[in-house]
Amino acid sequence: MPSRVSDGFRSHPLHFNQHKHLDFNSLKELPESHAWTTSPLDHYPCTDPINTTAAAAATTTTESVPVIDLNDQNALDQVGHACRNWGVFQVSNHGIKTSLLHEVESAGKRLFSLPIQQKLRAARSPDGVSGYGVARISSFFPKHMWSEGFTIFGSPAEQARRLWPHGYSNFCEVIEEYEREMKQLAGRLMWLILGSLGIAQEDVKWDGAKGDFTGGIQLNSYPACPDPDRAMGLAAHTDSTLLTILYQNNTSGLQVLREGSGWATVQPIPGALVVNVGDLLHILSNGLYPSVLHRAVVNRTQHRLSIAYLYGPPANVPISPLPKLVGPTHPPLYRPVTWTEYLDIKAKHFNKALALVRLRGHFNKALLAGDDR
Ligand SMILES: C=C1C[C@]23C[C@H]1CC[C@H]2[C@@]12CCC[C@@](C)(C(=O)O1)[C@H]2[C@@H]3C(=O)O
Ligand SMILES: O=C(O)CCC(=O)C(=O)O
Ligand SMILES: [Fe+2]
Repeated sequence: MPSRVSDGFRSHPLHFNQHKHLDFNSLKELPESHAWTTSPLDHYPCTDPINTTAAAAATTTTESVPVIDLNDQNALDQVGHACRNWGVFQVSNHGIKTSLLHEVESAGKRLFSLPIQQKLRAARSPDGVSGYGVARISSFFPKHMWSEGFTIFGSPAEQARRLWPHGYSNFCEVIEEYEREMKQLAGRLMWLILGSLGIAQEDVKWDGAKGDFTGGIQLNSYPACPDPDRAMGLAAHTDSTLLTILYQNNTSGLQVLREGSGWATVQPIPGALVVNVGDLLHILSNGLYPSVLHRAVVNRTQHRLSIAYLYGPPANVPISPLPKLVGPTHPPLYRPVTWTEYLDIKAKHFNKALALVRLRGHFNKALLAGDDR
């Protein structure tokens, strides 16, 4: 399905200083290009009426994201509670072998420890989705993030061959197994989350679905940073997915915004996975389950690696609030939008994308007028 997801980017290629790829490990000081001065949030494009006000004012909180044992008989209720109040939770007993998690982690480490020139051979093209590069959202910020990424949609073979012309098969095998396992788990989690809203599989018709649900992998690497308080690993964003499953190695860095409280650090738990609601599930749930704003901060001593599985619907299926959640007192809040179309809107308007598919026309025009890129 790579062609489908990348369709969303073709009309809005990412032209970003590729020469700004740094050899992070050789730096003893934070370059000005990567210094987010006083607070990383000063550089947040402040035009989204929903997320930004809260984010800019946010401090930190010690509250912790719910941890749910998928074998617990109350898992369904706990998932509903976590999605409504947080938009994110951690899961244990999810059925993914620890050995596979470790294999993907070491495959990621192997990739990011290659010399920069070799990684750039697999650089993501401006209008493509797969490959090595900075986070797509980088172009919305005046400063660079302290991270590198590698995105894989579909077969990893083409990119892997560029990285390791003679030894790419092990990387491909591990990634492909991870894709298969994650796709299954993501489907299970999606029905669990929808189940917590009283939605059964027969309540959902994916009109005109040609393909299958799909997912991609985003490997994120955050090298140790000489000046972590002035740097930003990955700027605050919501995911343009149905849901995202994140594996983080034993180094903390992921923070989620809890409305009314502030940034909460998601403490790594060995073997657990972080599940967050994405923008498309937010739309399906008619806004009942918020797509959580999150970011990654960096630290002085440890290299951090995270692996996100980005799960989405078949590319051509219009996603709109589920009929069962809409009624006279609950009008639909969003217009139908396909994944491809939504990725395109996100690529152009970043944090205003969700507001732009919201049903209230005049409000959207005002938002567009204040576009900040
Ligand atoms: C299917 C997706 C979801 C994308 C775009 C496309 C491929 C890469 C994903 C990410 C991964 C890193 C954070 C993010 C914000 C980014 O910059 O690239 C994500 C973005 C989104 O969730 O919007
Ligand atoms: O590295 C992390 O913890 C967050 C990664 C993330 O948000 C993403 O890949 O979308
Ligand atoms: Fe994310």
